Amino acid sequence: MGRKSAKSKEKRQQRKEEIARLAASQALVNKANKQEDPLAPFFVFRSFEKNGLCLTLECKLSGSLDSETIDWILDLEKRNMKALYEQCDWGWNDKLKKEEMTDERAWYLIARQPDSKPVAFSHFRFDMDYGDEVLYCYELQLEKEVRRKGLGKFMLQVLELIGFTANMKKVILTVLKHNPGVKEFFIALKYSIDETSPEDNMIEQYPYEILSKKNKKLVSN
Ligand SMILES: CC(=O)SCCNC(=O)CCNC(=O)[C@H](O)C(C)(C)COP(=O)(O)OP(=O)(O)OC[C@H]1O[C@@H](n2cnc3c(N)ncnc32)[C@H](O)[C@@H]1OP(=O)(O)O
Repeated sequence: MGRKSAKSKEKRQQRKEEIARLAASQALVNKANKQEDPLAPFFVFRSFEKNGLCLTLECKLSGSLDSETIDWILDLEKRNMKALYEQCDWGWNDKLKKEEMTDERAWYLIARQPDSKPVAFSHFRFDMDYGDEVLYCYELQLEKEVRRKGLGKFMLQVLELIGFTANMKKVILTVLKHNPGVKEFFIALKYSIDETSPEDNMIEQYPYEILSKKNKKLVSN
């Protein structure tokens, strides 16, 4: 009897601690989402001048983007990803994709030319993922003519800066296994398979993998 009640006391205490941990994580996510402009403190990261590109970066919530920019984002996403989605059981659905990408929690990092024409974007969110506070990079999409010039690497590093400054535990993302060169890109940038990535087995094979990079400041947590 005595032992049993000591055990249940310990369990109650553990539950209490887990609830407190989740509340603290959620508070960090809420705080990150309340920012006006997560890129504001990083003035030098607002421009990218390299390999013939001269671009300005901005960071905004989906609700602050004009309709022309939203249309371009949806169009680039479709041009880059539709065929790949259709090659696996994800399929492509215009309406659902638009809903996801215009969700009020969707943040955008956008790179524009001096004439204001957008050439690259990342859709990301500060969110809870399996109980952890994360910066989830939903998309990193570049126009063909600006690829392999270091812009993707730069934008991902900006996302890391934004995420880790907001004390997110990791930057995490999903890649389709049949998207050529993309896993190589993330591996080159020191991403690795996340512990939540599903493993293929006899019954189920997954067309995607989850990759992540941990916040070094918090690795011991
Ligand atoms: C979470 C997601 O969004 S997954 C979907 C990713 N997006 C897409 O598939 C859309 C189409 N592709 C793109 O938009 C871009 O090609 C990206 C985002 C994948 C990469 O951005 P880029 O600017 O082209 O890459 P960047 O020039 O920064 O490359 C950095 C390094 O990554 C590696 N790398 C990049 N692309 C490739 C590739 N296709 N094959 C092999 N390695 C690559 C290289 O090591 C490269 O360094 P190097 O050029 O000095 O050799």
